[in-house]
Parts: sequence; structure tokens; C-alpha cells
Amino acid sequence: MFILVNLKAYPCDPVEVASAARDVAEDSGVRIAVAPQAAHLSRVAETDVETWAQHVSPVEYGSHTGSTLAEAAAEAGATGTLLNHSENRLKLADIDGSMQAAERADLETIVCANNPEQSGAVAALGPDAVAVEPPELIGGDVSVSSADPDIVRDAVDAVTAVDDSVDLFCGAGVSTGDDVTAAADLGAKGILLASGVAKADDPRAALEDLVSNL
Ligand SMILES: O=C[C@H](O)COP(=O)(O)O
Repeated sequence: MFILVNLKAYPCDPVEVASAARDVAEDSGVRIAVAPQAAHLSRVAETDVETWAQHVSPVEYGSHTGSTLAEAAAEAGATGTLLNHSENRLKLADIDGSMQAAERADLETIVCANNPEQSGAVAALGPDAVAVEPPELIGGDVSVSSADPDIVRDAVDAVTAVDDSVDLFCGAGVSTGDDVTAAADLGAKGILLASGVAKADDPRAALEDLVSNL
């Protein structure tokens, strides 16, 4: 399993979470990455944790004020990027443009989707993975793997039918090792999560619990 911890815009210490994630990844052998605010990419990458951007813009070098340039994210230490997160939705053409930007900058890509139908649609663009997240469960206390297991199963089927080299991740409400195991049992190859770590009193303990069954 790949666990990607999205720090969103939560008021956590990105370096503290990144250092804990690096240690838990090293101790457990589980792939764990952290996606901080763009302004924190360098500081997070300096911890040696695998570092992802939360978004890159569908632009090249040029007159694009306020954009997040994929090449700049990569130079800051990112090796992958989320795209089309439920909290930062993109038009289809912009998902495609951001994927091309990520490819130019040699960034891995995980494209988010609300449901199995969208999962299949974005799989056609050829990302490394699709992350299905029911918006109503994001930030909640109930994991998608227990609240709506069919959405994960159906998204795995939808993505596999389009391109079986694209992995399906799931997210929303995932906070424990049992949630991670349940997602794996449904066919998910990775987890996208945020509040379970970023809002935890002890992020290191939260991360240790997440990998405890793997
Ligand atoms: O990017 C992360 C997802 O939106 C899940 O967030 P959550 O773990 O707080 O539910």
C-alpha cells in the first residue's frame, strides 16, 4: 500500500508530520508520502520524506501569475502531484493540461474522482493512479472502506476496465490500520488521507497505527 498524507491547509507543523512519516516509512517499509502546501514543499523535502504537491497548474513557463508551475514544484523537491482534488476541482481539459505539465516535470500523478464513473473517465488520461473519494465522507469520522465499500469495488472495476496499469486509491475518513486493511481488501492499492494525521494530537502515533496491519 501507498499512503499519501495530504496536509491541505491544516494548521499543523509540516516538518513535524514529514519527519514522523519518514521515520514510520523507514521502520515499516510502507511507502508513505506527504503533500504539504506549495510554500512548504522545500522544507518537507529536506526531511527526506517522499514529497508530493497538492496540485500543479496546466501551464508552462510564462505569464501565469498565481499558478503552481510543475517544474517549480519538482525543483522544490516534489516527485508527484495530486490533481483534481475534490476541494480543487478542474475541468477535464485542465486535468489533461496539468497531467502534461506533471509529465514534463517528471512528477507522478494521482487524479482524484468523486465516484466510479469519474474514476473510469480520468483513468483514460493515463495517470499513475486514481483516488476515489466520496465528498460527503471527506474530513469525517467514518472511513469510505466501511461507509461505502461498493464505491471502492466499483471504482477498481471502472479503472481496470479502462487501463489495468492504473492503480485505484481511496480516501475519505481513513484514520486507522483497520480502515487501511479494509481498503486493501476491497482492491485499493493506496490511501489518500488528511485529517486522521494532520489533525491528530500525535501524528506519529496516527501514522504508526495506519501501517500497523501491513
Ligand atoms: O486528501 C485527502 C482526502 O480528501 C481525505 O481527507 P480526510 O482523510 O480528512 O477525510
